[in-house]
Amino acid sequence: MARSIPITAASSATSSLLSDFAHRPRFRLSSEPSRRLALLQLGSALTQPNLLGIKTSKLIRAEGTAQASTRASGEGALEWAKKDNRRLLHVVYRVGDLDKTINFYTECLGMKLLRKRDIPDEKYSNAFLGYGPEDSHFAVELTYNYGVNKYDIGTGFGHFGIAVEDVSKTVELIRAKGGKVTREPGPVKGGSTVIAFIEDPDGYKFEILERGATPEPLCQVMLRVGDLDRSINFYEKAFGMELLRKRENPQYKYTIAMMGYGPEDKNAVLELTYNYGVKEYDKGNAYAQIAIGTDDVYRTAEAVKLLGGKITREPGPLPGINTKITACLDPDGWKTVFVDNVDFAKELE
Ligand SMILES: C[C@@H](O)C(=O)SC[C@H](NC(=O)CC[C@H](N)C(=O)O)C(=O)NCC(=O)O
Repeated sequence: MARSIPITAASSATSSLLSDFAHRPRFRLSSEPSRRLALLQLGSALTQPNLLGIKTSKLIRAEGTAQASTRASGEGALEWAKKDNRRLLHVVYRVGDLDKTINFYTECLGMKLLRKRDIPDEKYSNAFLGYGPEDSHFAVELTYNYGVNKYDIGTGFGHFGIAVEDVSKTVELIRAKGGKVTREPGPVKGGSTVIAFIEDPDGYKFEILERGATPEPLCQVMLRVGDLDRSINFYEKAFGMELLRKRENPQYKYTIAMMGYGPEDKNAVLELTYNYGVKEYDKGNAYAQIAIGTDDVYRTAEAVKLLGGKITREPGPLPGINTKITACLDPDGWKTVFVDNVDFAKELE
């Protein structure tokens, strides 16, 4: 059984520049995720036997028919993936000391501790942090596995992106609080955006990027891939994402592609990086996956299979939490978990 842990004083963000974002009046995301979620809960109630008092056997038969028709129509499944209610929910990774990381993210990065849970049966705990409520904002989900205090980050994981209005001031603040700065503020090589890099206690890199005010400061997850067009095709077709931007940087021998479900200035995105000639990376064992919300994990799994994606976890409820999920791998072996939107909303209650 999962146990929620009450959030204590450790969650109070300092008055840093970053925590200002968390305390500002909340921007409405263009796609209105909270309204979308409410509507979708209504729609998905039809698949929740206990909500409408419909006999489970009838629902199982209906679901079976729906799955059969999805199988019969591959194109339908792909169309559906594009129309599904999707949003990047959180990025999951492992840390060696949960409290140390929570302190760093709240004190240095100005995040809020949103929730914690302990799953003793499975011997792990989670902490969720970010810049706004999880029903409308992207978050980090830290995983602590009992007794494991060190992980290998590998070479494939790149960084998480945090957008701020003043990179220099933010970096000074992080430094003053003992944060490790690995790249000083200045224009990105081959471009004009002011960036800096810092490292968290486990060595995960955060790129601090200069942007105007944004509703989603936690704005990027950067992963390196071996064939950019193959990846773009996969995330567009199997995941229904949009290619938001592609940028070549021949001088520094790389190309990036921003993929996601909405504009980059308002939503977290997946930044795929292709370094010329590099086909493979070591994934280590620290970074885990991105979680994406969906109205139907069963149809999601069907669509991914039709596109040649590898399902690593057949759709169904997660032990100890009961949230329905399905997991799959992209062409480079990066994992994504799709999470049932209604179950996820219940987790937040
Ligand atoms: C604004 C947006 O375009 C960026 O910040 S890109 C950041 C840039 N990325 C890369 O260099 C990717 C290729 C690299 N070889 C890798 O695999 O990480 C970056 O990190 N620049 C560093 C700098 O000092 O400017």
